[in-house]
Amino acid sequence: MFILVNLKAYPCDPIEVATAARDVAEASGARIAVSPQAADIARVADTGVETWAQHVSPNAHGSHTGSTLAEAVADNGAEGTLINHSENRLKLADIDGSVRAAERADLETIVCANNPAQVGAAAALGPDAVAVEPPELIGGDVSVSTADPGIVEDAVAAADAVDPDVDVFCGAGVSTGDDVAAAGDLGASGILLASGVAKADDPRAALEDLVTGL
Ligand SMILES: O=C[C@H](O)COP(=O)(O)O
Repeated sequence: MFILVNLKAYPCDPIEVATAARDVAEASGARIAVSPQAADIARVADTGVETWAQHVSPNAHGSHTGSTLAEAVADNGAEGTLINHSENRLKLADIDGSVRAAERADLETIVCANNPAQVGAAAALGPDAVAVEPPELIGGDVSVSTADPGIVEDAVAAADAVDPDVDVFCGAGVSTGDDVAAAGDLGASGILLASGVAKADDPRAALEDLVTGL
């Protein structure tokens, strides 16, 4: 299981979380990555933690003011990127373009989706993984693996029907090792989470609890 911690735009210290994630990953052998604000990618990557972007634009170099260039995040230490997060939805053509841009920059990709139907469509674009996140559960206290286990199982089946090589992650409300274990039992290959770590009083303790479910 891969645990990807999305810091969104929360007012946490990205270096505190990154350092804790690096240490917990090293101690446990778990794969843990941190996805900070684009402006923080270089200094988060400098901690040694696996670092992901929260988004990349579909365009390449050129006259694209305000874009988040895949090549730029890769040059600053990102190893992968989220695409089409529920809080940053894209048009279908732009999801495809962002996946292609990430591939050009050798970034791993996770395309987010609301439901199993979208998971199937996202898998058809050939990312490394898709992540199913029911929007109504994002930021809540109840894990998707408890509140809606069927959506995870259906997402795994939907992706497998399109492309068995595409991994399926789940996210929304995940905050404990038990949540992680339940997601794994439902067939998920990874977890996408945010508030359980970024808003925790003790992010290191939260991460240490999460890896008990691996
Ligand atoms: O990117 C992370 C997901 O939106 C889940 O967020 P959450 O863990 O705060 O529910």
